[in-house]
Amino acid sequence: MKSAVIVFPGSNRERDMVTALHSVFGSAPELVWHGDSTLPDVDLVVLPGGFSYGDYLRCGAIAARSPVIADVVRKAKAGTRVLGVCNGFQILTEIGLLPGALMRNASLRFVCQLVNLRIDNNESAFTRGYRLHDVVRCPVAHGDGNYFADEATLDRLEGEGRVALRYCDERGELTADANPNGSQRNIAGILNENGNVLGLMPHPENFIEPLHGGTDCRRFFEGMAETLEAV
Ligand SMILES: NC(=O)CC[C@H](N)C(=O)O
Repeated sequence: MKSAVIVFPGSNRERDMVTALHSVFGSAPELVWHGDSTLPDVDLVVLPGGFSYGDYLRCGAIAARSPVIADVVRKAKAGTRVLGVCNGFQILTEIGLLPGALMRNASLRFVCQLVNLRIDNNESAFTRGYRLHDVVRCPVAHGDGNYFADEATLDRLEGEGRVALRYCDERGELTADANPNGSQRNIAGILNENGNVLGLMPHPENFIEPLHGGTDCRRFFEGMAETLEAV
């Protein structure tokens, strides 16, 4: 199973993602510089977290114009799995592969904490390691994670089962207190129409080893490995 992690100027979670993928998949992903015009032939492309281009203009706006993006779009449209974590999610919305936008956190503060996530779709390659409505602890670390889309888009995302993850309390309730950034409808991660592209603000790659404080997120990667090995 082959994977690639794209590195932009200002990415800072690519090593964590490489370590997570290597540890679960058993093979190291290829690191691809954003200036390359083509991606290698892989089953999974990851846009990692960080501060691409220093978050200037808008988070992810400049990275979305990188040379490698044309091939990311081509592969996503052809069905390759694409995962965007945090800044990667912001980049996916800027490209237009996912609808909506990530605005400044409602608190206007950077949040760095553990949150609870409820698995609201466990049929995608990314989430099939869980049962529906499992509650999973996961870290977040962002200044612009406040998911926004118009009401019609939100209704459509929900109607099509494309809200994969929501912020919740320990019991799975979608409370305002459990929402770290003000995201509409407690949305933490969404899928594209075909279910092969996932963007999420939390960082599952940082909660897979006991030394991370918990291993709740390992199942994300195990589920992906099962799906991709079956391809
Ligand atoms: N950890 C990250 O990827 C941060 C994303 C983005 N730079 C923000 O602060 O919102």
